[in-house]
Amino acid sequence: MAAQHPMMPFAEARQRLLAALTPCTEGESVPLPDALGRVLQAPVEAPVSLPPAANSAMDGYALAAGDAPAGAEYDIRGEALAGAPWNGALRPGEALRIMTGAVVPPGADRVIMQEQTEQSADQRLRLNTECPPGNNIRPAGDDVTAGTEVLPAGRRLQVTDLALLGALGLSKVTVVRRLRVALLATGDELRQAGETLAPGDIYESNRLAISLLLRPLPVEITDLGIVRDDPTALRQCMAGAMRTHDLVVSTGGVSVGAADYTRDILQELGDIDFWKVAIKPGKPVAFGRLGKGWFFGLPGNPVSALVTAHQLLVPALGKLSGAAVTAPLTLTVPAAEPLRKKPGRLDFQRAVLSQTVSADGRCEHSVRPASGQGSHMLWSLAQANAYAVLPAESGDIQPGDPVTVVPFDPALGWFTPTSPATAAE
Ligand SMILES: Nc1nc2c(c(=O)[nH]1)N[C@H]1C(S)=C(S)[C@@H](COP(=O)(O)OP(=O)(O)OC[C@H]3O[C@@H](n4cnc5c(N)ncnc54)[C@H](O)[C@@H]3O)O[C@H]1N2
Ligand code: MOO
Repeated sequence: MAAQHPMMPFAEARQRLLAALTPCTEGESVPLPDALGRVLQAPVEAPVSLPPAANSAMDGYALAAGDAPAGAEYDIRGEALAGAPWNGALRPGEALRIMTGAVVPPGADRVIMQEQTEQSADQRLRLNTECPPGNNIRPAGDDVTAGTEVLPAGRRLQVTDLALLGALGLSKVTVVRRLRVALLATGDELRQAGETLAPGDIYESNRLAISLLLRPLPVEITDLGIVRDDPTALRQCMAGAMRTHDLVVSTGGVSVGAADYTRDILQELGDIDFWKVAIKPGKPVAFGRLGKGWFFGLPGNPVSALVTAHQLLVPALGKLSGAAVTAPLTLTVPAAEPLRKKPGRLDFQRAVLSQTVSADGRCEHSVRPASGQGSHMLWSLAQANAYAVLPAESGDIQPGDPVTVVPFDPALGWFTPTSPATAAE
C-alpha cells in the first residue's frame, strides 16, 4: 500500500514549475493574419511614424492664420483629399478645402470643420466661430514615432497589436515556434463517442476538453488517443512521444489505485518534480522532466483534469513559449450563500459570480457556489462562470464573508455568461 505522500502547497508547485521551464528560443516568420495568439520573439520597432504626416481630423478648411476669430475671412486656394495632397503652401489669410485624413499643407496651423463656416457672396470663406491654433490637426508621430519599440519580446499577440503592426506597414512578424504537445488519456473504462458502453465503461472527455482549452495557445497538439491501463502500452506511448514533443500531457492513472501506472512510468522514463499538490480538485498531478522535454500527469477526474490544466499547464505553456505569465484578474466579493470547505487544500470551487445594478447605478457583486463540487461533476462546471478561490487553511464560508473570485477567462474559451443586471427602476 502506498504511504501518505506529502502535498506541495499550490503556490510552491506553480513557482517551481515556472522556475524550472526555460522558454523556447526558436523563431519563425509568419504573416500577420496567422500571428494571433503567437508570442513575439523579439521587440518590434516602428518602421514609420503614425501618422506619417500631419493630417486633418475633419472635413473642413485648413487655415493659415495668426489669429482666427469668428467672422474672419479667407481666400480658398484649392482642395486636398486623403491620398491627393495639395502641392503648395498657404500664406496668411488663405484657406484650403481639406478632407479627413488629407495632409495639412505647409503654412496651415489649424483646421475648422465645414459646419462652422459659410461662404460669402464673393466665394470667400467666413468663420462662424473662433478657430484656435492646432485645432483638428493630427500631428505627424502623434500616436507613434518611428523607431519607438511598440511591442516587447514575449508579447502574446492580440487583435489590437496586429492592427497596430498592420498600420505600421508590416506584413510579417517573427514569433516563437509553436510548442509540440502530445495528449493522451489512460483508462480501460474509456470509450469514444459512438461506441457502445459495456458495464463500467464511460465516455472519454478529457482529450476534447484539454485540447480545446489549449487551442488558443501557440501549440501544435498530437492526439495520442486512449491508452489502456497496461504499463507496457503506456511506457511505449510515453517513450515515443517524448522524442518528438516539448511536452507530454496525460490524464488519469496518476493516483494510487491498482491500475494507476502513470506516475511509475514517468518516474522510470523521466524525473518527477512534484506529484501531489494541495489543491482541490486536482490533488494528484505530476510534473517533471521527460527526455529533453516535460510532462504533466493530470488527474483523470474530468473537473480535476481541466482545473489543473488551467492552473498549472496553461501557465507552463506560457513560460515555455516565452510569454510573460501574468496573474489573473481577481475580485473580492461577498458570499451570497454558504460555501462548504474543509481546511487542508486550496480550493478552486466552481462558482457563479453575479452582478446587480442598484437604483443609484452602482454595480454590486456577489458569489455563490455552483450546484456541485465533486471532481466528476462537469455539468456544475458548465454552469459556473468563475472560481471561488478559498485558502488552504479556510473552513466553511458564511453569507457576507469576503471571497476571492477569479472570473473565467474568455480568451481560453471559458466564457463568462453575462449575469442578468437588474436595471434600476
Ligand atoms: N486512495 C486514494 N484514492 C484516490 C486519491 C487518493 O489520494 N487516495 N485521490 C483521488 C483524487 S483527489 C483524484 S482527482 C483521483 C485521480 O485519480 P487518477 O488520476 O488516477 O484517475 P483515474 O483513477 O484514472 O480516474 C478518476 C476518475 O476519472 C474518470 N476518468 C479518467 N479519465 C477520464 C477521461 N479521459 N474522460 C472522462 N473521465 C475520465 C475515471 O473513470 C474515474 O472515475 O483519484 C482519487 N482516488
Ligand atoms: O483532486 Mo481530486 O480532484 O479532489 O477528486
